Amino acid sequence: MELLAESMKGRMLFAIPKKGRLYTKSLEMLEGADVKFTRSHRLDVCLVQNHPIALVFLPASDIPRFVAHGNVDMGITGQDTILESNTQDGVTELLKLGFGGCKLQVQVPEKGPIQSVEQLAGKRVVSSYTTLARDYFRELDLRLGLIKKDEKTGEDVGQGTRVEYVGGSVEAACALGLADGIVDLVESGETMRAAGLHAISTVMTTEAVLIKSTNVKHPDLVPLIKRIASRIAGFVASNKYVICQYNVPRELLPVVTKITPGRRAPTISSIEDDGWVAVSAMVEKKIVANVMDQLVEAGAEDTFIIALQNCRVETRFGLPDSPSVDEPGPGI
Ligand SMILES: Nc1ncnc2c1ncn2[C@@H]1O[C@H](COP(=O)(O)OP(=O)(O)OP(=O)(O)O)[C@@H](O)[C@H]1O
Ligand SMILES: O=P(O)(O)OC[C@H]1O[C@H](OP(=O)(O)OP(=O)(O)O)[C@H](O)[C@@H]1O
Repeated sequence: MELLAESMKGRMLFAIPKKGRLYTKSLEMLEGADVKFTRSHRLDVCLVQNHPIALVFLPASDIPRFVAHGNVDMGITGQDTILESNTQDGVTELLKLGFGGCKLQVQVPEKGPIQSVEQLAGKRVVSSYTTLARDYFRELDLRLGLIKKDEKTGEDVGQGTRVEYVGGSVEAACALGLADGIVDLVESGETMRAAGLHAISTVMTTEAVLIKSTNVKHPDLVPLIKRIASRIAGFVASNKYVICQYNVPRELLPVVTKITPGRRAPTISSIEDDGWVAVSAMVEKKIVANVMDQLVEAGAEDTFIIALQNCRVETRFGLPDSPSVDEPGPGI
């Protein structure tokens, strides 16, 4: 144990979900960022071979607390776990990672008497996300006048919604008579439908994010944190974007560059054909088929798509002048 603590000294600590839905994608991300390591069986800490980093494998829901207190410097987790653990102040969100997307939703039996959150207010709700569920229903209870804030004590008075914790299989709670409604995560909706439930409201949408501690204990680690974040941002962007390249008559440039504005601006190159130019621009993968249709209609020719192996884009480091990868910024 002492030997392990000694070998971790001076290294940047990076928390990775140890299992579950975020685990495999997190490992892919590390590979994309060329973070090399070998994880020994049952050991939750491992040293990175090509950077002064130690990976710490933790439950996704515990990661925000470790990061917020500065026990680890960086981490990957779901946005829901940050709000649920009330650690927003100690955690800086650097980057959305494009996986682990789902919704935290209020659900009730499809064929039951309760069909709106207003009808559910004041009754029994169970969830694994009691902080978020209590905040949601407190606001609703206040709005509906079920509870009031006592001016003198600052305490809530009245009978509000009772939100209780269950650790798993939340969807079974209504059928078992434990609750009138639940607050649970929904991804495909299969679990919800199989339990005869349907969603009547969304508390939040969430996805996996790269986070850093607002209280990084060793300022000399900041450049390494930035470098790793930049590499991961590059990997995320290279999965999200492709390069769209085409030839077009020069006079059509004002039209086609509106279709492919790029991240910063498209690259325009001259070609050995009078009056024609070649254009290349980064385009989001999910809209690229539409973009190609529009380009052809507008008069572009020889359109093709190039996959990105890797790239470097800006990340948000809590600095006012650094856009996130979701905002328009430098790039082609
Ligand atoms: N369908 C889903 N169900 C639950 N979590 C999901 C889903 N899709 C994405 N997520 C994300 O994954 C996180 C949960 O990760 P994980 O499965 O490791 O949770 P855990 O509660 O730590 O593990 P476990 O429930 O197995 O003990 C959620 O907080 C959420 O951000
Ligand atoms: O919309 P879906 O794609 O069906 O996914 C949502 C379900 O997945 C999670 O449960 P998990 O499988 O982690 O099991 P748990 O009940 O033990 O938390 C979540 O709590 C939902 O029940």
